[in-house]
Amino acid sequence: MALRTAFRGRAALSGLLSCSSHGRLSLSFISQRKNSTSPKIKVDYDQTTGVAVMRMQSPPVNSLSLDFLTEVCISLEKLEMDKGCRGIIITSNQPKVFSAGLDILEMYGKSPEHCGEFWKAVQEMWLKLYGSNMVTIAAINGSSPAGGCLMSLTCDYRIMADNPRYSIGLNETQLGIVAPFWFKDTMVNTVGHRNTEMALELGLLYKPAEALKIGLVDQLVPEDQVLTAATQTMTKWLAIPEHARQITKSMMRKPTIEKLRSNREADIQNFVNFITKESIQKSLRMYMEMLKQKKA
Ligand SMILES: CCC/C=C/C(=O)SCCNC(=O)CCNC(=O)[C@H](O)C(C)(C)COP(=O)([O-])OP(=O)([O-])OC[C@H]1O[C@@H](n2cnc3c(N)ncnc32)[C@H](O)[C@@H]1OP(=O)([O-])[O-]
Repeated sequence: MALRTAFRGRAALSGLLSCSSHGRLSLSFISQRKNSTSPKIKVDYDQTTGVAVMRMQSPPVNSLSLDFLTEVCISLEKLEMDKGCRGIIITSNQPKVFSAGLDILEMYGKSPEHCGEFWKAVQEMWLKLYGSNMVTIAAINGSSPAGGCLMSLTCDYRIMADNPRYSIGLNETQLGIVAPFWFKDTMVNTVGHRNTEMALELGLLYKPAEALKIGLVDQLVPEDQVLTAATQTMTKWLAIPEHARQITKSMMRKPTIEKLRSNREADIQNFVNFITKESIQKSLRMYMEMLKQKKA
């Protein structure tokens, strides 16, 4: 049902934007976003090892659209229901990009209702991933800004391709928007308060070596070895007594998860009020134009 709604929303995209009061966004930008119905997530599950590799394959940059998020959640639910599945490796099938973060077109020129539905799906993905009992490893084989970084931060371990052309971080302030408290909390839990304060205020994107230095990623490997290294790490994590590891993970993450769970509606309302402001819409438009110019 949610998936159908997402596809309907996508089909209506160009109409919505052309009617928008914010709408100086060029039609060429919109026309290049195809309404693809091909799967955005490919899951390869090996029953003998109990490990699933979840490959993001939503061209061009694996941006987290409503339909993408819905597919992620459905895939996770299916894997969670399979008692034999013990670990998930998340990686990208797109060249050079792990994920470009939240799909900006889901937040630009959209109705408050749509923004609310979108934000609920972002929350849902985070709750499922951060709260998963399984061992989760991010095999980061490309750039991973904002929501892409968040997705990797939900994992137990992050391995990144040692390629200085790639970067990772929560760069929301660079777009004129603010990372919500649970993005911030996830980052604090990983790199500590001071690193998070600097990273978030300045919207820093880190090269792999810098990311390793502050603990934003756990390991760097040559680009062609990211998945192999993730598989090797998974074997080590799965050798730990499962029950003890799961309880420990839950103990570490529960307070952060509960904070969002008990404030979900207020958080959605905050997001909708914020993102639909004229000034924020203007920032998003300018950022998208900047992305376009960078490409030209
Ligand atoms: C409170 C809210 C919290 C928010 C959290 C977020 O995650 S906010 C998100 C913050 N995210 C960011 O700040 C990341 C912004 N993106 C980037 O920095 C780069 O795209 C890249 C480094 C990921 C890949 O570089 P690259 O040279 O390989 O690729 P390229 O740059 O040539 O892009 C190819 C096409 O994809 C398009 N597009 C790209 N991203 C998005 C997006 N998020 N959405 C939609 N579309 C996006 C881009 O316009 C272009 O479209 P065209 O012209 O083909 O129609």
